[in-house]
Amino acid sequence: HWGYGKENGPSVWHKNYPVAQGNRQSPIDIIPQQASHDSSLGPIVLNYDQCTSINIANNGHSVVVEFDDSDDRSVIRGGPLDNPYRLKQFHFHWGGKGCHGSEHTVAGISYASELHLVHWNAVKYKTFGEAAAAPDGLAVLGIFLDTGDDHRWLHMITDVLYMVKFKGSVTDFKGFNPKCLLPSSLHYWTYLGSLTTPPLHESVTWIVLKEPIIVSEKQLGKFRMLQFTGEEEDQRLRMENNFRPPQPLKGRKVRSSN
Ligand SMILES: NS(=O)(=O)c1ccc(O)c(NC(=O)NCCc2ccccn2)c1
Ligand SMILES: [Zn+2]
Repeated sequence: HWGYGKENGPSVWHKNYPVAQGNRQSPIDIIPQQASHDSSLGPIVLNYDQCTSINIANNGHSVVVEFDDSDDRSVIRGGPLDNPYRLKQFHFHWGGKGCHGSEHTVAGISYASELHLVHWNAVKYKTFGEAAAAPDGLAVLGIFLDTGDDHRWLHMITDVLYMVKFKGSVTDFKGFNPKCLLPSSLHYWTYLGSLTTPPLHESVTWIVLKEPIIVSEKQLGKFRMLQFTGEEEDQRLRMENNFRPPQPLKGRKVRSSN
């Protein structure tokens, strides 16, 4: 099964998922000076006030908070998007002790971690799975995490990580609004890309915020106590460095909001 190790990591994913060598793979290295300012790009709008978080789970690749996406109660719209896209889940990618773990990089610089808020086009597609395989099916909002002081709200997540230490564990996680994880500015870069994990479907309109949020080393360290492996497995693999490195741009244009 795919993972982030030597034998099953990003460098061999193409064997089972040939699209890994496709023309719109993610993540990428974003070079700000080469991004084109597009005045037709409006602001992104996040309507999360009626969002309904359900649970938090360890899926063996990351820690994921799932939302009720049975209606349009929490959506992202505007910016490069032609429709509202429904919030389905968010999850993180991070590094090991002291080394960085973001997926997108900015002029070659990686951040400590990256948060992905995953949305799907329920106007055009009936299910997430169907949308995840369509070229305009998903919109993922990427937010960089940099280290510094404690993030005043991230503790709501890091305080429960011990309950989902092992792959396959899940616990209730109600009443969490991810709006508290946004930076002050919603200025962004946007480009057409893919899922950054298998099946690597080329179905994502990426919206990457320019401003990182600040979290503490201590808070990040709690992500690293998670395990890739299940409780019953005798191998204990610490969940860290669960990021795919930047992929070839293949002539794609990165646009910048103002
Ligand atoms: N890292 S990412 O690009 O934001 C991202 C977003 C949503 C996702 O579903 C995934 N990948 C993921 O969940 N892969 C395993 C399950 C899956 C997802 C989609 C279609 C079929 N199977 C990655
Ligand atoms: Zn992700």
